[in-house]
Amino acid sequence: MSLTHLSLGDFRNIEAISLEPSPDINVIIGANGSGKTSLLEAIYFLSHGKSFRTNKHKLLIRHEQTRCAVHAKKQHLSLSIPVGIGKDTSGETSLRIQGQSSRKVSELAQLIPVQVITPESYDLFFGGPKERRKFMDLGVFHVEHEFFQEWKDFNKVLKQRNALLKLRPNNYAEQIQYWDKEFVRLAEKINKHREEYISRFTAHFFDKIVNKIPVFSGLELRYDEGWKESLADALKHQFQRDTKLGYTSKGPHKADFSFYIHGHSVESILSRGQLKLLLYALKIAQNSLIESETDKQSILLIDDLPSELGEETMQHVSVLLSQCQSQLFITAITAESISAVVEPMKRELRMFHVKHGSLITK
Ligand SMILES: Nc1ncnc2c1ncn2[C@@H]1O[C@H](COP(=O)(O)OP(=O)(O)OP(=O)(O)O)[C@@H](O)[C@H]1O
Repeated sequence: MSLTHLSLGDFRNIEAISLEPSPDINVIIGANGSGKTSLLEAIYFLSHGKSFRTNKHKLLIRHEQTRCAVHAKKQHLSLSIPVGIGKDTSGETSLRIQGQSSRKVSELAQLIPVQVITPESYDLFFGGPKERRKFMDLGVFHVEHEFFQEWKDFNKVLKQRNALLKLRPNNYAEQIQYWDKEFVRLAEKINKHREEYISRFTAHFFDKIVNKIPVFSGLELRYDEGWKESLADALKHQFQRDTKLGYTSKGPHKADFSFYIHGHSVESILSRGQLKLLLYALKIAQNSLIESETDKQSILLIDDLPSELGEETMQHVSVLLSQCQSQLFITAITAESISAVVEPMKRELRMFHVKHGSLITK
């Protein structure tokens, strides 16, 4: 159910490496700039078709090369499925799943649920709704099969509506009225999937995770669908304003999912370390929910785990990580710095040392 083989070619500073990861815990050790994050980035790229740290695909390709590639074998039930993704300097992506070429990154994404936590994740996640929406949609994507198509169709309609609001051709108001029926139909479907998912996620999160961490007592999750009244009415009421803005201000593209403790937003109550712990808790809960609702084993990438985590937070992170069966890839500069997290977990551990983009034996 995990990645049993991984190879990278001309990816960032990595010319060519191959490794056989553990289905449990993989620790990647190396000095600053050695290529640890690049290795995690390659696994993320395999599942998402893009990086978690840049939108510029050329940066993923090793300097002076024309193409980067990542190949892996994914164990799925009793099958070992070879998968691969490559990108060239023109931005062309090539995908292979079980020897067949594919055009859809979503097929790879379906097969390999990958989440990442980096030192930047906290600010992104608690700094605005975009990352939270992405988080929620990743979960829905993996457990609700129709969601992805509906989400894609909705985004086409949204783009069309926004173009009309921006360009205001003759009769744009009537055209918008025409699109609004489809907008509302798809929005309601998306919202239904999200609501159902959030409700199951909340139950799972509190049951399996929150009660293990006393600092989270009184925690509450609130889902905001992205509009208040009926959506058709909201679109009508916002029409003048949306025309001025040149975009649609209500709808599922504005949905959010936020956290409160005794009625106060967590950002105003919890310390930075506690917010980090909350993010770990959420990602781990999401992975374990995907694992319990599907036959997939998820992957959690953790970049620079010890960065700014105190001793107590590390212990909590260790307890939380023991709650999921995810295949873990964790980077750190030294093995000692993460022993407090990985040792108590009692799962198989493989350690990989990276130096100047190559694996070295210690
Ligand atoms: N496209 C590229 N081609 C070649 N080298 C690159 C490319 N992009 C980045 N690099 C180099 O790759 C190296 C590896 O970066 P990476 O972020 O993976 O290091 P790291 O081990 O995670 O370091 P840190 O501990 O500082 O986060 C860096 O020295 C960087 O300058």
